[in-house]
Amino acid sequence: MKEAKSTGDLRTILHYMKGYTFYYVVAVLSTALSILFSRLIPLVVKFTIDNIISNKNIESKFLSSIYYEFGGREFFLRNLWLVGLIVVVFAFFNSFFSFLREKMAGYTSENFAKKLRDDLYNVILKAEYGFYSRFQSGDVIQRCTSDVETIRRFIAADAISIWRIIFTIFLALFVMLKLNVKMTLASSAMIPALFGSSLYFFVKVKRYFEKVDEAEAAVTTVVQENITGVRVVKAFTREEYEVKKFLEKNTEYRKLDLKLLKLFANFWSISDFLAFSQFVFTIIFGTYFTVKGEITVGTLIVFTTYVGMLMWPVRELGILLSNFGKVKVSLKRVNEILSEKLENLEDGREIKLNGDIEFRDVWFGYNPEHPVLKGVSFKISKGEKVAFFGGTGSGKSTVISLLMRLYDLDSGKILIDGIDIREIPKSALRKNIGQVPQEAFVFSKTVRENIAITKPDSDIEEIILSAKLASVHDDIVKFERGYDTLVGEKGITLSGGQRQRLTIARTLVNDYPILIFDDSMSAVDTETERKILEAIRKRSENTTTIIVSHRISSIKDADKIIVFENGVVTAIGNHEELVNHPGLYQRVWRIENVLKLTETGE
Ligand SMILES: Nc1ncnc2c1ncn2[C@@H]1O[C@H](COP(=O)(O)OP(=O)(O)OP(=O)(O)O)[C@@H](O)[C@H]1O
Repeated sequence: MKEAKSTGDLRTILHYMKGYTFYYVVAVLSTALSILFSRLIPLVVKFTIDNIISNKNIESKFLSSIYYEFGGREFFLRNLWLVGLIVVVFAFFNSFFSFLREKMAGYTSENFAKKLRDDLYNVILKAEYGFYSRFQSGDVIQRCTSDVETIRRFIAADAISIWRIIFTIFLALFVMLKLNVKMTLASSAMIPALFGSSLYFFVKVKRYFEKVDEAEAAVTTVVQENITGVRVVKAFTREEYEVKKFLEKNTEYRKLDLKLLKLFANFWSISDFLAFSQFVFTIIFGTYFTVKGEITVGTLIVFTTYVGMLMWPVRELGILLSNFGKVKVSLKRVNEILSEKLENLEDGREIKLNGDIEFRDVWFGYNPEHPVLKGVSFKISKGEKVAFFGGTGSGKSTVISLLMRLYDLDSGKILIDGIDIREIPKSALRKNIGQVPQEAFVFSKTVRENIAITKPDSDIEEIILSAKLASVHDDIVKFERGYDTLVGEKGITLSGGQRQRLTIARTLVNDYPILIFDDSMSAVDTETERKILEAIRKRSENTTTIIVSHRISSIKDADKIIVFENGVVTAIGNHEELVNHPGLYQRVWRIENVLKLTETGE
């Protein structure tokens, strides 16, 4: 079995960033440079106040040589605009590198998301059949959209922010420690408390976020259910009940949202207080040290500016660390899909089958401990018209799924033309079986395209012929645009019977040696059903046809009827034989007859 790329949590990010790491490194370096330029500005202000205006000695030899090269204090006092220009240049570089950071991080993250979505879609289409019953479609869609978006945002914004914060803190601490150790301690005294409170808060609030998400989903579900099931709501006059149900869910949602807002209000006020206290601390100590002559006015300005610059990143770090939990959950959900086994369609050999089918003592269970088929055996010869009859859940559709190798059987053998189907490549096998499934699904395409799906190169004559065989042609020509009418979600709504007949036409347009109608005429009246089956019988004498149905009237003309009860074949014979043989078929036949007599009043 082929396996989709299954990577551990964070390794998934690295895996999908391959080919774009260079751009991401540029984004991280740009972050560092933009921080550097923005943090240089307060140092220029300090230099102007301390060294140009107050004429203090320049400690750095390098700076001193440049300063005197230009003409020293006299020159700069006359040309103070130069200082302004330097600030503008630094501000420009800060903005430029910020721009580069956003562009590169955005480029990397968008390409990452595209690659990831492509792979997810590949798994969704090619996974083994069991995948589709294990995962709900809404959940899969959410994993491919919101979860991918959560990870993308983490790469584009949060991960970059973590770098930004680390650079900011290190650079600020480095400069501050170089200027004055005591002042640095006084200016960062509150930082651990601020960081701790932010982390505590965001870890705590995460639980509420989850609750609010669930409450929001509950509101959406009620709306979605009512839009989809509006006919049922109106038919049973359940409007008031549904409105009440919505009110309850909506009130719960508001309650939790308000609680969340209150928690945020608490957090911002406490952290504002801590941040402000840190600021006051810095001013008080700074003024004291300035008066004592331990630091200069310029240094005081640097400290007050840097403290302001440090406060927000420290608070943000708490948010980012708690967000990281969300990203890990999304990664896990995405990885669950990526690690699904892909169905191996085996080689692409073209094989034309005849249509002799044999089941030999077949056992199968979706869960092996609870077998659904318990020793099923039967034979169908090429060209035979066979019916599967049985109550709901007796295993008829499962037999068809096994025949198409959607699942592998647990024991026994299935043979087509005497060949074990495990030896026939899946793609070749399925190209020989035309199945009309229970659910008549139409795509958002034209009638013509919908029919031609099984044979894209079919011409309009073939399409019309199969539509006639499926007794849907007369309906189609009544549509305003005939075969070019758009159907499905974006087009006109077809009735249940029209949809079923359209899917029958779709299967008939291709010349399959084996045809299966899995309860696919339930919305078609008995007369039309008989017409369709007769037309198919006439068209292809050599086609093996299997009809699954609950209605005896639909299958009584079959060459052979196979009766299923609780996963076991309990009788095989034609209609005459079975009505004369005590058992399920005879009982149902009698009930149908009684009902018919009651209806006609005889
Ligand atoms: N994908 C699945 N996973 C687990 N159990 C399943 C799955 N599909 C069917 N079953 C179970 O297997 C049993 C046989 O189902 P199957 O669909 O084959 O019956 P059926 O005779 O075709 O019924 P119906 O006429 O109602 O379509 C049932 O008990 C059903 O609940």
